[in-house]
Amino acid sequence: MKERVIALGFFDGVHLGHGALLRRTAEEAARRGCTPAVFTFDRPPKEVVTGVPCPLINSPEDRRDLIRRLYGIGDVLMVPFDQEMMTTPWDDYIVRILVGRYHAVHLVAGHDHRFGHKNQGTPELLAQKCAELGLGCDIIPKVEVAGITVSSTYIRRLVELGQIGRANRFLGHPHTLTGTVRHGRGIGSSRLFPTANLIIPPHVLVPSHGVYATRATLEDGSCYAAVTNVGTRPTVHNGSDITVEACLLDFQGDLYGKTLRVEFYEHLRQEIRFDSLGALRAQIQADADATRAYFADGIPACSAGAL
Ligand SMILES: Cc1cc2nc3c(=O)[nH]c(=O)nc-3n(C[C@H](O)[C@H](O)[C@H](O)COP(=O)(O)O)c2cc1C
Ligand SMILES: Nc1ncnc2c1ncn2[C@@H]1O[C@H](COP(=O)(O)OP(=O)(O)OP(=O)(O)O)[C@@H](O)[C@H]1O
Repeated sequence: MKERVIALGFFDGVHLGHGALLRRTAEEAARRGCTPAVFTFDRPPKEVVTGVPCPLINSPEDRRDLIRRLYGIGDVLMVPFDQEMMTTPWDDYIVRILVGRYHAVHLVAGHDHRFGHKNQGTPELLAQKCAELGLGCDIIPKVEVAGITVSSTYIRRLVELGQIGRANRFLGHPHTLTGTVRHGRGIGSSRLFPTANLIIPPHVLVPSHGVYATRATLEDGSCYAAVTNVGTRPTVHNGSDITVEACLLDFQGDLYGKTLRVEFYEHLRQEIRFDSLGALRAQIQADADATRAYFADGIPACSAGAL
């Protein structure tokens, strides 16, 4: 039987507060010689309960991948948050699901973690129940940056505002968007610069419209500095559909149909409408130069391994 130390929560963004739980989980699992794990849901419980859509910082795939890459926890139990889960009483959730089904021997949660039907489970009840059942338990105190509690809600707002540098300080890593490269309309490659257009995963927040210094990682794990536009491309397009297009610097090759990870480092400027393609082209060249200057000391090392 695979015994687990399990961290509890949704973990959107995999921010520095989450990091405190995940580090503790990995440490306790190593001490006990069992598996570190995360128990989370495929969609945000708040959205299912209230019916109000909550676009997320990360797709489920990126959330899973960040937990593994940054904190070394590969066992991410991502279960459907359905009617049955929603109405499971808090103690049943611990006894029947976490212990019975997933063999928890130690649970790790944050200072404000709520769980179970009607959010009736609290950190205090969790600690009490664990003591009763002979399980280990850690309640992690809140993590703050510059006096502000780190939370997914706060970081979502920063991403929406395009305040990527600040969002990254709370995340502890660059904001990440991974998608598949689709065909654009070919204007870029024929008359401007070749760009990789990402299919934006459903339900994910894109940063506010503008141009960003980014790092692009290809399926084979190789990394490039890239200048990325998020927006509606008002110079060449009248519609409102949003694209995320990355122009990889010093890269030549075909990326169509491939997976591409784009990490956002800095907001460079707003997206605007130019009077001519020539003016847009000159500006994109300047954006590429600004991106090279941003990464003048070298692009941060890629984490080992393919996507
Ligand atoms: C770094 C960069 C900056 C861009 N900035 C703008 C902009 O400010 N205004 C705009 O209308 N389009 C902007 N674009 C989008 C171009 O219009 C777009 O790449 C071009 O229309 C190609 O589209 P296609 O791939 O659909 O052919 C930018 C693209 C890149 C890569
Ligand atoms: N700043 C923090 N310090 C310590 N623990 C945290 C912090 N933020 C979240 N946690 C804990 O991490 C786990 C996952 O958090 P979760 O994703 O549910 O919350 P969150 O980041 O506060 O999100 P939201 O803003 O959507 O409520 C929970 O156990 C939570 O209590």
